[in-house]
Amino acid sequence: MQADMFEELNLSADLLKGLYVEMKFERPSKIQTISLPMILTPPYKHLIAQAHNGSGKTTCFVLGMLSRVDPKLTAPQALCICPTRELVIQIDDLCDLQIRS
Ligand SMILES: Nc1ncnc2c1ncn2[C@@H]1O[C@H](COP(=O)(O)OP(=O)(O)OP(=O)(O)O)[C@@H](O)[C@H]1O
Repeated sequence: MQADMFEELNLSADLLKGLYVEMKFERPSKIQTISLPMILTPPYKHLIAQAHNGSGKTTCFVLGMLSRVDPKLTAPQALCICPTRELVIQIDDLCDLQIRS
């Protein structure tokens, strides 16, 4: 299964708004087209994905995390483990942008 439009992914209205309004994305990149349906559709499985630098991988796992958390709960609900502080900051910035809406 592939998703050529973000609307095909059953994302919440807030996450879609984040993609279109805050991120200004128009459609999924190639790695997103292939991996997002696997990440977002039950039964959830472990996934290892590989693609070029800057191809949109971070958005894949950030959307996976954000789509599974309840924004009304204030307790930690997802854990993202990164090898460097710079990567943590980059991913945190993307999460901030994505949830701004
Ligand atoms: N669907 C999309 N449409 C337009 N721009 C996008 C899309 N997905 C990601 N981008 C943009 O492309 C750039 C690279 O995205 P991202 O950081 O997710 O890639 P990456 O594969 O994780 O990169 P790296 O390998 O360097 O960590 C960012 O500026 C991001 O906002």
